[in-house]
Order: sequence, then C-alpha cells, then structure tokens
Amino acid sequence: MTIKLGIAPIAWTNDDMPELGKENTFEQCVSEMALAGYTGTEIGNKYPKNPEELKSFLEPRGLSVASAWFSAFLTTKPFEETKEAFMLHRDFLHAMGAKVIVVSEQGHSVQGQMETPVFDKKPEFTEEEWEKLTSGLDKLGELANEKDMSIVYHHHMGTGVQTTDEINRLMAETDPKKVSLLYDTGHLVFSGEDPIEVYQTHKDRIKHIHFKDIRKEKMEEVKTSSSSFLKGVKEGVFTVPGDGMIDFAPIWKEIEKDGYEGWIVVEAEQDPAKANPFIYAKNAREYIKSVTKL
Ligand SMILES: O=C1C[C@@H](O)[C@H](O)[C@@H](O)C1=O
Ligand SMILES: [Co+2]
Repeated sequence: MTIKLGIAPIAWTNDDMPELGKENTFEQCVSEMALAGYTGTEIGNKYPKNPEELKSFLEPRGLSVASAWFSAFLTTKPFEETKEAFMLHRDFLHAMGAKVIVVSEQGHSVQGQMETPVFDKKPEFTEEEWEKLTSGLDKLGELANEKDMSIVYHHHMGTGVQTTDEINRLMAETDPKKVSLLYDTGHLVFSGEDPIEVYQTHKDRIKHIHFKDIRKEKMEEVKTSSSSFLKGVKEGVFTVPGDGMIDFAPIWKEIEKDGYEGWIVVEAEQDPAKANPFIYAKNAREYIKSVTKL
C-alpha cells in the first residue's frame, strides 16, 4: 500500500457536537468528498451501520473506509466492557476493508465537556491507570491482529495522552507489534508540541495520519480564556491544511523520507455554517497537491 488521501466527515457533521452540521445529509457528505478529489473516508454518525449498505453508497463514489474512531475506557471501566464494544467496532471495520482501528482513551477525558478548560483540567494518569491503559491496549492490539488489523492510538487534547512525554511513555510501555500510533498534526500543535520531533521519534510506529491545521489566534484565545476543547472547535481553532499556521512541507518531507504507507486523512472540524465543508475540502485538496506528490 502506498499513501492514500481521505477526508473525515467531521467537517460536515460533527459527532462530538451533533448540532454542528445537523442539516447536512450523509449523501451530500460522501458525494462532496468524492467531488473534491478524495478516495477515502472515516465514519460519521449519519453513516449506515450495515457494511453492505454503506458499501453501496461508497463504492459508486470511489470511496473506501480508512478507519473509524473508537473510545476506550481502559482506565475507568472493567476491560471486558471496552473489549465487547471494541470487537463490534473491529468487525465492522474489517467488513469494510479497513486495516487500522483508531483508539483513544476517554477515561477522565475532558474533550467532550463544554465548560471544562482544556489546558488546565486535562487528566494526568496515575501509575495504576498507566498500567491499565498500556496492558489493555496491548490486548486490544492482539484482538486487532487476529483480523490482520492494527490499532492506532489517537493522542488527543483534553485526554491523558496529549503531550510529547505522554505519547513517548505510551509508545515505550506498549508492544510495537500490538500498538501503533496515529499522528494528528492539529492536536500536536494545539498542545504546543513539535510535530516534526514527534514524527521522527515514532516514525516506525505511525500507521495512520490526520492532517488538520490550526488558526493561531483562536488557539491563543483558548489558552488565555481557559476555554474548553469544544468551544475552541466551535470558534474555529481547527481548519484544513493550508488555511492555518502549520507548514505541511517539512512534515511531508518526513513522511516521504521515511516511506510512510497508509492513509492521510484530512480532518478539520469546524462549524459548517461558517466554513462550507465542500469549499474547504477542495481548498485542502489543492494545497496538499501543491505541497506533496499526492
Ligand atoms: O480524530 C478525531 C476524532 C474527533 O472525534 C476528535 O474530537 C477530533 O478532534 C479528532 O482529532
Ligand atoms: Co484526529
């Protein structure tokens, strides 16, 4: 597999805040993805749940499923609960032909809390929670491997795995054969990390990429006003590549140099009433063409 370019539905309909884009239909979303020049998608709340039905909409549009998000609660709930939900998710993605499963630990996460300051209140895991998380991820990784798939861990604002140190610890304490990494440019820059350093450190473990850009002034507002992750998104902290502060040329250089294989998914959640998803998707496609060979 070489590099394929997809786009996430979150710019059309936002699963974290379903009121954003509630007027946008599933068919509009997938048609506009294809029209804007993408060949893959992740999964949103309006997508059909039945694999054959979903394929009947995606295949005529030349789209396939790159992956889909899974919320784990390994630090706060019994493993069996996460396992049960994970198996359903894994089997759905397997039926759709995806090779990677996006996993993010949501135990103690503040990412979904509208009033909680994302920087001041992000959780820090205890030693015991780190153990539950890393051993649980290894087990989910084994379950993924049974189907010739991999889990890719999504570091995320407002969670216990957000910073470079936390990502490094997670990678050091999990088995490389069982746990890979999702590299999300927007979350790294929002958190104040150096995306090039993270790429270089973990290049051998990165099996999935989210490309999102940051509006610098909106990011600073979130910090200075102790705002929440969701309010930041509503205000427009994220945008598509080429529209914000991130220079994707040096990031692309690393990706290409190290022979990355897999999906790059444009994922730029913002209010679709302010930022027309089709126009932004097209703009991102053109920018990516100008910076990469894709
Ligand atoms: O991959 C992602 C999925 C979303 O639900 C999340 O909040 C977003 O920021 C993200 O990076
Ligand atoms: Co992401």
